[in-house]
Amino acid sequence: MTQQDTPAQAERIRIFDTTLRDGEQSPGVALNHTQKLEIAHQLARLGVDVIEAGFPIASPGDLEGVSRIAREVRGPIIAGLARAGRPDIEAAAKAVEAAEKPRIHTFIATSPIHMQKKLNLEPDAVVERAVQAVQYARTFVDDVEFSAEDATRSEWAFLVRIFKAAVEAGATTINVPDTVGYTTPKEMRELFAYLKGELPAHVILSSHCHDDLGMAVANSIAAAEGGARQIECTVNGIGERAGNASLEEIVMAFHTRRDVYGFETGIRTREIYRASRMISRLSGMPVQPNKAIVGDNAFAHESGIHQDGVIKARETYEIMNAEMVGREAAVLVMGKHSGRAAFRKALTDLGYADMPDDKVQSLFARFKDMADRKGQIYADDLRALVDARSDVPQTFTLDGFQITSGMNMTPVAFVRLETPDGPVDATAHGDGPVEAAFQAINKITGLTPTLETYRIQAVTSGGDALGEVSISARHGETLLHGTGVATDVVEASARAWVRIQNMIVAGMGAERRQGDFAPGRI
Ligand SMILES: CC(=O)SCCNC(=O)CCNC(=O)[C@H](O)C(C)(C)COP(=O)(O)OP(=O)(O)OC[C@H]1O[C@@H](n2cnc3c(N)ncnc32)[C@H](O)[C@@H]1OP(=O)(O)O
Ligand SMILES: CC(C)C(=O)C(=O)O
Ligand SMILES: [Mg+2]
Repeated sequence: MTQQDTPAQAERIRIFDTTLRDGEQSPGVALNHTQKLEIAHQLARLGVDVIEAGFPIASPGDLEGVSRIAREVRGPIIAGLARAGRPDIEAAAKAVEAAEKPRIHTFIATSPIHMQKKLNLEPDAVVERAVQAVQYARTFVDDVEFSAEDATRSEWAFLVRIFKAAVEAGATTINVPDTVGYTTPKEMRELFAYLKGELPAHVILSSHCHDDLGMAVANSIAAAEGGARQIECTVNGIGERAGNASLEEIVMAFHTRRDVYGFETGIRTREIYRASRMISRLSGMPVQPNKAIVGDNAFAHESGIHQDGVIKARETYEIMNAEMVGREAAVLVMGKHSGRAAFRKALTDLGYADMPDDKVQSLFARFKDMADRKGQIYADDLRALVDARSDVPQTFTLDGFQITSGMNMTPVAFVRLETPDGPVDATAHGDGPVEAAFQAINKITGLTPTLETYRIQAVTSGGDALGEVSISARHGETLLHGTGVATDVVEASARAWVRIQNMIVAGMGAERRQGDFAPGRI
């Protein structure tokens, strides 16, 4: 299908977010009420249709967490999970009772292995339990969802039997979980098409996929192609074991390839990144850098050929705008794979727009050497590269220093600089030995630049390793960068600081500009 064939009327897919229930089942994750509420408000801003807020029978805390969300969050349906049994359903009903739009989601397993080994129930008894659970849930709310746990390892004919019974008992949404992440897209598409043909048209079919084989998103999309109109998923794909289908990937696949799928969701895509960051922070689960849509590298380019393309026209290597998912524009990351176009752009963004071509060429060769050694090159590294080329007049040179520091005492630095007027000494104290040395140097030069960034890294290995200190400092509107190398970190720092002072005296440095490079990366 081409862009011209894009269906004018897209079909609506409901997004059922289970970050607070299945997502919280991620090993090691436990969210308190306040955190759950904060996430639920963000999910409402994101525009999800349903928030599964928890499993109220699990603990009094979970019941209270779901209740608070039901009381305070408006917009989405608020669902509580319940096994097929009265106490669970009563707890769920109590938890969601204050919701504007309450839902009880009840489930029971239908695969032979789960029925025999886990529930120790005959299929007939499972159907009976499902029917009783749905009927009982309907005495509390009008909106009842029924799930057949481990549906994708269940017999299809049995699924039809139990789903029909659940619908007759009052279920309005029928969920088909791939509980153990076992199914495939083809199987899922066919299963949903089959169920759609067997169940009454008013029933909303739903998918719930896990990522054990890395196919949760593909399986969810295939379910929609087969007839699902609700997709259960989590932000960042967090969840039991390998996680659930990732909300942001499904939503952006439908959004970006509407020409192929013809589906739309109610998600406000610009809220995606904020939701992702919040959930990562509160759950303590970091997002892998190469994660689609929300990973650090999802909109970053390091290869020269790609960077050159992106500088000329972003669409050469980007199928979505970073802004569309609430992120800052794509970033160029400088490293050994970068080319001249990106290097020139990075220099321009750092304030060296007027550098002549021959200088850029010679710097580029040194940049490649540096990248081979260090991997990623940061803004400070590039500034150091530029500054190292400039012959900074040595107005001041470090002649010697002595530091007194220890536990429970204020560090004091004695520093001697060689100046145009001969050697000058000063003593100063500071919060740490490095700061004390900086203060002493400032006293001698009479200059007071403001420290912006300070990085230290070992440039050789072993007990006598050299430490390289990189410092960025601001003097008025000018940004300056200095490096110093020594086996002693205080000495390396003092050398870098003296270099910055010499640059100020010589009127060097660059004005900071706004560019395409990510802070901290470049
Ligand atoms: C696929 C899913 O994500 S399902 C949701 C999974 N989430 C959770 O389990 C998180 C919250 N769970 C909990 O806090 C606890 O497991 C509770 C409170 C639900 C139950 O705790 P306990 O009463 O101690 O039971 P326990 O967890 O040891 O065992 C589960 C029991 O529920 C039964 N059961 C499991 N699923 C269902 C169901 N859908 N309907 C009815 N009974 C069920 C099991 O057969 C087992 O019963 P048994 O004790 O008679 O053998
Ligand atoms: C409770 C159900 C929907 C579930 O999480 C699963 O089967 O994975
Ligand atoms: Mg699940």
